[in-house]
Amino acid sequence: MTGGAADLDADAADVAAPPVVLKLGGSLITEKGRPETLDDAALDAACDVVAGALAAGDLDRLVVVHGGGSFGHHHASEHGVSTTDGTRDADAVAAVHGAMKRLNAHVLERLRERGVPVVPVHPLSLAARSQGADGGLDLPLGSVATLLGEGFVPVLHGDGVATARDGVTVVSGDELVVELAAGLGARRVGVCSTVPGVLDGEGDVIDEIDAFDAVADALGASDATDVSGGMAAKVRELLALDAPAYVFGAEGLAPFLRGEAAGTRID
Ligand SMILES: Nc1ncnc2c1ncn2[C@@H]1O[C@H](COP(=O)(O)OP(=O)(O)OP(=O)(O)O)[C@@H](O)[C@H]1O
Ligand SMILES: C=C(C)CCOP(=O)(O)O
Repeated sequence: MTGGAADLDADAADVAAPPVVLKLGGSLITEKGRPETLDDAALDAACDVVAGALAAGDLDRLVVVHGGGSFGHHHASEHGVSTTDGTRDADAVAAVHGAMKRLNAHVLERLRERGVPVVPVHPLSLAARSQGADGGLDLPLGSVATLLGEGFVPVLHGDGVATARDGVTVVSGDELVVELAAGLGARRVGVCSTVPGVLDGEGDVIDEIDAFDAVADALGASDATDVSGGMAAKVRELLALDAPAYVFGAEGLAPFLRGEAAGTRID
């Protein structure tokens, strides 16, 4: 018996080999411009690659996170909720969380039918911003670490999150990726989106980013409805990590899961 939640986090993370953390971007798996519409072909293709990599033994522990795409962002935007603007309207929370659970159910179903032992982990039920919207994210990791240790693939998603003094704000999949990677001591982190990597001013993929200022001018928000900051927020979050992170498009997913470089390396 250990002494509390912090001990459980540490113990569970210690017994597990370092996992790979993969985000499937909402831009990739949904049609971001059309409310609650999947990109069936892209989601199937990504699930094929994930299932193939696990079956081939390319990686043994994997945590999947997916973004909001046309499910979460659409509802969050309609209700004026973002990573910094909260709501105390339970209907708004239900709309955002409900949409994300519907998207999560699609992702789970498609991975499970390919033999991937996925289990959902819903951040709204687990996480908090106890210091307010401009504070950090508290994400207890005992459940994810224990699921990993038992051979499951936990699947988290961008969601609403309880926020001191602000009601409920949005937690992005990118923030979750960072917390998971740091807390679980991830081996590598992959963010799979619709772009082949982080692009420079000429539209070419930047091979490596090690400082935000060097690329700030090229980094924009998302080109679709997005309440969590698009590419600029993604790069900022990933730079804070110890583990190497890669941003890539669908074509980079298989190489990334094989342990190779893909897209832009953020270190
Ligand atoms: N310099 C840049 N390089 C690459 N993409 C950029 C850049 N600046 C802005 N973007 C935009 O960032 C988008 C990717 O971020 P976005 O948050 O939309 O992706 P996602 O993580 O797949 O989606 P979601 O947030 O729904 O999970 C690209 O589609 C592009 O429009
Ligand atoms: C809008 C919601 C609820 C999720 C945002 O997650 P993201 O798409 O990873 O930024």
